[in-house]
Amino acid sequence: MNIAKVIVDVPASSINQTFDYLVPEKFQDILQTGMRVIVPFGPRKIMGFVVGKSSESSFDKLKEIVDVLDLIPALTPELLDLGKWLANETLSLYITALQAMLPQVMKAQYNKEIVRMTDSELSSEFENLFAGRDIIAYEEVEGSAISYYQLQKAVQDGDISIDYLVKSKITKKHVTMIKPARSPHLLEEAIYDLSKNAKKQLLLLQYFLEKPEAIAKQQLLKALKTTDSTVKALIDKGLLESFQMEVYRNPYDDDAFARTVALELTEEQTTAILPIKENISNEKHDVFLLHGVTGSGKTEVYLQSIQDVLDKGKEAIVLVPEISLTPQMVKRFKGRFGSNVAVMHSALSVGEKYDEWRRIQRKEVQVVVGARSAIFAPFENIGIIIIDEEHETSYKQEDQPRYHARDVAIHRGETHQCPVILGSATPTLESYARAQKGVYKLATLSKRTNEKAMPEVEIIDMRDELHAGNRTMFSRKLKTRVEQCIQRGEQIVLLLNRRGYSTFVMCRDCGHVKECPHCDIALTFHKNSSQLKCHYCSYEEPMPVECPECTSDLIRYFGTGTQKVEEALAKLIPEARVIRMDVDTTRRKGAHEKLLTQFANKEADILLGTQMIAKGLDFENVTLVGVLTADSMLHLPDFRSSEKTFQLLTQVSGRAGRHELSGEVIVQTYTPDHYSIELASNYNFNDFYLKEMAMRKTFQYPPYVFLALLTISHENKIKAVQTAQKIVQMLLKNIQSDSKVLGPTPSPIPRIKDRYRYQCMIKYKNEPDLRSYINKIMDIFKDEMRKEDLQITVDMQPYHLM
Ligand SMILES: Nc1ncnc2c1ncn2[C@@H]1O[C@H](COP(=O)(O)OP(=O)(O)OP(=O)(O)O)[C@@H](O)[C@H]1O
Ligand SMILES: [Zn+2]
Ligand SMILES: [Zn+2]
Repeated sequence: MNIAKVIVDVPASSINQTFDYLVPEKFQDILQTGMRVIVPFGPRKIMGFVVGKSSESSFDKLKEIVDVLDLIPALTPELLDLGKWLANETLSLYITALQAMLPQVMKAQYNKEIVRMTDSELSSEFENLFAGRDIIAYEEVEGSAISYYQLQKAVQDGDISIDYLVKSKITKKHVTMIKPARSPHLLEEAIYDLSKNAKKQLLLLQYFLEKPEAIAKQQLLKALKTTDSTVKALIDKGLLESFQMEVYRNPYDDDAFARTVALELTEEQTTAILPIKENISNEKHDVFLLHGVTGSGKTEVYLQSIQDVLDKGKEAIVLVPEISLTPQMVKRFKGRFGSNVAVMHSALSVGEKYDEWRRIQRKEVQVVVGARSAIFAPFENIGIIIIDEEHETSYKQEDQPRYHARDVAIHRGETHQCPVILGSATPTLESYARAQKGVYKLATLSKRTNEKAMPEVEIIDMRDELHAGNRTMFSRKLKTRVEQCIQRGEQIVLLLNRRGYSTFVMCRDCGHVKECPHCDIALTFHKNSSQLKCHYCSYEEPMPVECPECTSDLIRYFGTGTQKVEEALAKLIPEARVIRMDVDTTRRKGAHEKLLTQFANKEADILLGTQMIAKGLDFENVTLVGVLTADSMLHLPDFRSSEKTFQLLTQVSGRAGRHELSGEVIVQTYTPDHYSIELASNYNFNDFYLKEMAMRKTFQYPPYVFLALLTISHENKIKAVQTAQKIVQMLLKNIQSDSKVLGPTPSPIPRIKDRYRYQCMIKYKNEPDLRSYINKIMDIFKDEMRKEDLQITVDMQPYHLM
């Protein structure tokens, strides 16, 4: 078995195959399938994954593997298979699918390094540069005293070499540890020999006499209020020694979580959990849809199911949406399972993520709680997979591989023969329809655990406000209620229902709207910096003083972004203390959590924000929820807009009155009769489901059909249109008679980063060969994609139609 089959890291569609490499003698014993290797590829050295081994190859003159990056395989055999399935499902490259399963740091990085080739003394500039090291990053030369010529000469003289290295960006964190180097009686002897002035040294030695275990130096210095030099003196005397220890960066202090125990389940919970427990004990795979109103105790059902899985010695994966992965959420899992839980969250640093991943890989934890990509956790003995808030669109990845975590979960659930639980107060139509057909097993929690009623929802028709002369964005009712709430010392959540919405700039004289010169989208006004920015390509320019079209100075920013609401609120209810939560205020790491903590500590009366405040938050003092513009999402060009509106209104209403105090919800809208608003206000999921299903049937949208979205983009508009037309023609020749191809039409954002974008949509019921037609089409345009920078992207079951 001295031939390795390697998938190389070359993201070109022509290279979706394995290459054979010779395994050199020295690696033959250690090399296993699933390891990352460095291989020569053309003139370069690149990273690849070993996906198989063999004793023969149909090629001769094989090149050798240069290096092996892992000592234990980065990917298990199951994940290698999963990658193949994923690549096929999403029409992406195998290498892309494999890379998607690993933490960021393990993706290859191509670096130039300077390597010292000799032991003899180099010129002082070089000695300074190396400073005792043998290999340094190429970048260190920049800014040093060494010129390019000197560098070149040193290479020619053979003193150094410059290597193009594939380096995996792995950064392990080490701490310096201190421990006694002698036995206790020798330490005691040393104490007698100490000079009287060496009080600190005495303290240190006494410490180690009592506690001979190694301790982190920083901790030691702090505990004994001493300095580095004291420790060093004892090391020099050979009494103590220091060594490096690798530590995991654990962003959570596990001891800080008070342990919780299983609650006695309510009747509904007991009924819901029973078939799940049966699945677990019989090692059977079913998909359960846990439809439970907000506050009905879904999480307790998850926790107790997981406990069963752990008792069987198996592992659990729990997915929660990125924005719900708050300290509150982490606490619930760490509180029950302690340090047995790894957390995979995008707000962690690259190193922290890597450490959490390794804790999973080394089986040091049995539970992972994480956002979308945690579905690839390298567990090998999975006993349950849970997807909380299964309706969340963030479970769909928007770059290659464009997968939905739910599909991956079900696939892994089949492989491991374990239950998959999809939980939500507002399941997607797709999932609910499957549950109705019996494909998924439905479990329902219809009541809050504390038997509190869902808060009363009042709909305010904003047209009436206008007629009554109220031109503000707050109805009179909402204003009064907010004021009363503040007077009672209770808190308020205000939702501005607008995804990606922000302030744009318009001329009041001629109506000119300032757009990005590279994308067909309005620029966003950022008040703090007084800049206009494009959220698609990061173009920016200063806010103009006059209109570029008509030179009027009446150019102003418009719209009700959160900043504007905040300003309006300050005028209307000056006593209100407001925390604003939107993309701008939460961009910095940890900002999101900090704002929530401030709100929980009652440092503000009002939490004002976008979508991100609607999910999973549980503040006992919140008694009023206001939705400022319930219908703004209804007008987006998206067949799911009613569904998303219904989900959002239901979720946000669930934030009020969860505890002792009862809650109230005020929903402001210009379309009070719209069924998604009306039915959400009655918490009537069932009627909403029926009504929306009827709409989907009439207009032929999922779950009645499947979708595939092809987006074609090019710098030249004509080229983009023509290619799109050709593709539509080809598709029409191949599809079944009951399938449809719509388009080509310009994408909802017709130009991004100077590229024109056209799309076509395939609606189909049954197209077993669709993936292979699309692959064939991609193959036809392969050369144009490579040479002329034509881009064709495919999104199977798209969520984001832009
Ligand atoms: N069996 C039980 N007995 C008493 N309290 C319970 C029980 N189960 C859950 N709870 C409590 O009820 C509250 C709501 O439960 P939980 O947050 O799990 O609901 P949820 O359905 O996940 O809500 P949401 O969808 O809003 O996140 C929590 O405070 C939880 O501790
Ligand atoms: Zn103008
Ligand atoms: Zn732009």
